Amino acid sequence: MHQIEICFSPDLIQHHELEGKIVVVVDIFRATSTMVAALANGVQKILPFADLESCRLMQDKGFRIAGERNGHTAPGFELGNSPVAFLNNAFEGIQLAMTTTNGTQSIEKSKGAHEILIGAFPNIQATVSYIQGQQKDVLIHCAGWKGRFNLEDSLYAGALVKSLESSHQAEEDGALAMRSLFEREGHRLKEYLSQASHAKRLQNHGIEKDIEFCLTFDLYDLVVKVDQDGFLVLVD
Ligand SMILES: O=C(O)[C@H](CS(=O)(=O)O)OP(=O)(O)O
Repeated sequence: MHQIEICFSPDLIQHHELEGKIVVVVDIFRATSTMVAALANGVQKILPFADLESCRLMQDKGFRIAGERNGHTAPGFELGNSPVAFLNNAFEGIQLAMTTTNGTQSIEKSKGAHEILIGAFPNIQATVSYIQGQQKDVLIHCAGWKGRFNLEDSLYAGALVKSLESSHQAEEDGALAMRSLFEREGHRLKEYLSQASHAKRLQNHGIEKDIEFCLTFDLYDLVVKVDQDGFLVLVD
């Protein structure tokens, strides 16, 4: 049986082995939910950046640019970090360069893995099915919030551990704890996560529709991965 473990923050990633594993990067509020929404709605590919400046420069290369810091669209950027902005194929066919407070940093820190997937509740079952076809150990890399643990990424990790229990064994305490938490609270995810600090921060920004989207299961039957050139694309 393969192994599954959780890294609760990009600041802890050095304690985990990446080589040979599928790493699932998750930033429920909101980066990875936005990436899945964008690609599901016709965005061709997304190039993630850890810093604002490198991302901004991509505008001259024909990319549309999305930049977010502390929940707000960064100055000079066309788009922020809202999944609902991409619905109804609003940006179909574009190439997007994107940088966010936590999510794109976690993608950067996942380099060295066998494969990097982008996890979100709206495509969780498709991601589970894809992983079960791969015969690899799995590391779930939670983006957290500015280096800290957060509930929403960790609960997604618990959901993945639970869904993969027939193929992947969880031995570490973190994975066992999050599986138990998901078993207890997964049926009332929206209610439970309304107390999460990040949800409260986003509510103050008036983006309840984003939260609703980010906590909806299985809207899309597709998988998002990082390709060999560093682009986020749909798995064929
Ligand atoms: O845009 C978001 O929801 C967050 C902003 S913050 O971390 O709450 O300041 O960024 P993300 O990279 O999606 O966690």
